[in-house]
Amino acid sequence: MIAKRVAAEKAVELIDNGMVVGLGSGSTSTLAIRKIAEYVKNGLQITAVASSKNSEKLAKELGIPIIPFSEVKEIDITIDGADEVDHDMNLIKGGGGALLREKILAFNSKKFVVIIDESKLVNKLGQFPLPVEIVPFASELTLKHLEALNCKPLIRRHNDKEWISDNGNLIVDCIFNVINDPSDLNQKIRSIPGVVETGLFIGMTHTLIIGNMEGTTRTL
Ligand SMILES: O=C(CO)[C@H](O)[C@H](O)COP(=O)(O)O
Repeated sequence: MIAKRVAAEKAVELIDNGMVVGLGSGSTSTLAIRKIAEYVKNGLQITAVASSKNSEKLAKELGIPIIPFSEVKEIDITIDGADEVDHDMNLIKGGGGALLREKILAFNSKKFVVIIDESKLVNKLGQFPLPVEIVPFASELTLKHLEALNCKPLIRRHNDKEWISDNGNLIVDCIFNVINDPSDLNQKIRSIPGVVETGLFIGMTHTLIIGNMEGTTRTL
């Protein structure tokens, strides 16, 4: 936890007065949200937009001013975690199922800052099952096309039911083991009708902050 915390706190130092801030999702982002709330209590003036209902609820409870997506023109900085990061700072995200909103935030941000502990660094993406958001309609056919890309696709379940995203969709966790060409795979998956978005974030990371167990950080 200390590795995630120091990475989160280092990222929050990049926030200035007047900024529109994108809030990520997951345990590392939660630590960032808690730190942002401390700054807000001490006078930092920002508005924020959240990438999940959970993050929005937490931010509101902690007193961070939240605006809806409809009021967002541009985001100055988004701070978010990741499940895997390769040497080119490409990511697998969506372990928490918030990949679509997270990608919209990242795409619309002047600066996309990724915060991780060093266990998330990998030589090649794919050990972590790739989350893919799909519409529930004709999910069997969409799964068949995902399987044809050499993965084992599993619809995410919770409490014996299909898990539903904040957008009313299903999440499929695709076990690839190794992804040799993340950009090509991203395009192939996105071309399947029924797929809404993938958890592959290619060339989107501006800054990567890596925390370690000694309580120090490295910024790339
Ligand atoms: O993409 C995400 C949620 O959709 C998270 O950022 C990712 O799963 C990392 O989570 P954590 O910080 O808990 O390790």
